Amino acid sequence: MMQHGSLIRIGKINYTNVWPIYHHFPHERFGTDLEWIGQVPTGLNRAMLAGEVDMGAISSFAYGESHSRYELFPELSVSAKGKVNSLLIFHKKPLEQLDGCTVMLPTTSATTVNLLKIILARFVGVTPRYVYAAPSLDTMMKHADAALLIGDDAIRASWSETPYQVTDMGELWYKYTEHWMTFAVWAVRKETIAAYPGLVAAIHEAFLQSKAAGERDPESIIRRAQMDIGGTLDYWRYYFRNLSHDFGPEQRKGLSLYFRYANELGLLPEPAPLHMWTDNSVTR
Ligand SMILES: C=C(O[C@@H]1C=C(C(=O)O)C=C[C@H]1O)C(=O)O
Repeated sequence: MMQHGSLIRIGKINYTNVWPIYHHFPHERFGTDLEWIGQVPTGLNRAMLAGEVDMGAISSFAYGESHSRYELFPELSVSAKGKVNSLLIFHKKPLEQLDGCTVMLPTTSATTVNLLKIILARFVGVTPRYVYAAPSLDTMMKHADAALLIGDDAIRASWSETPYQVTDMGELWYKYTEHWMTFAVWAVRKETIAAYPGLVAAIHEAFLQSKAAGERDPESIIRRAQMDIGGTLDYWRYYFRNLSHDFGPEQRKGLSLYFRYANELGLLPEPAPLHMWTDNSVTR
């Protein structure tokens, strides 16, 4: 529910991968104007589409499905060039042998499940049977030859002893395309931009400052991740170092290629263009 007095509801993905952008957000600057809604990516994708959330991080695939409703904040994303460490497929046999096999997909993900479909169809050349399930590795693997996990579920599973082969989805995309991949974008509903142009610009600025503060002082985020999720400080240093939260020309090129492949495979109705938000708050 909208809190009394809040003007804009901002989605926050419930995974550590977004902390470097949210951790140092200057909440005090906005008083009661903002409300924060934490959910897994598919929850936020749905809430943004329904107008229950006004802006924030969503799966880049969800942007691709509904791009005409949104604009994208420049310089904010969850991206990687190669290994991500939190987008992992666990498999009982080599990916090349998954033709006709059951592959479990987590109900939390939109970008990475479609990335897996693209990679297996286009580059590996196999057609498995896909089944969606809650993100629990043991349960998923009872009924399948492979299971995909994302976010903190993937991180926790990667720390446990399993008999499976583990492949990183960011690394696979890089291997076949040599491009960046952007998993989450910062989208704003067009109605929100029209209604509160100045506040939207102030929030964009605040996110950029928060991200810059996180780059200057990554250790407070690293300590917090260790306290909340576990693992070692070195693990989290390595994890955050491999992620990029930029959304410049290189990341956009990689995402556009993903949208093109998704369209060619029939997963998206068109290769979604990237509508970038620019600050017109003075003239709007
Ligand atoms: C890097 C990650 O990127 C994510 C993957 C998403 C998806 O597959 O839809 C959405 C948002 C991000 O949380 C991760 O989950 O670890």
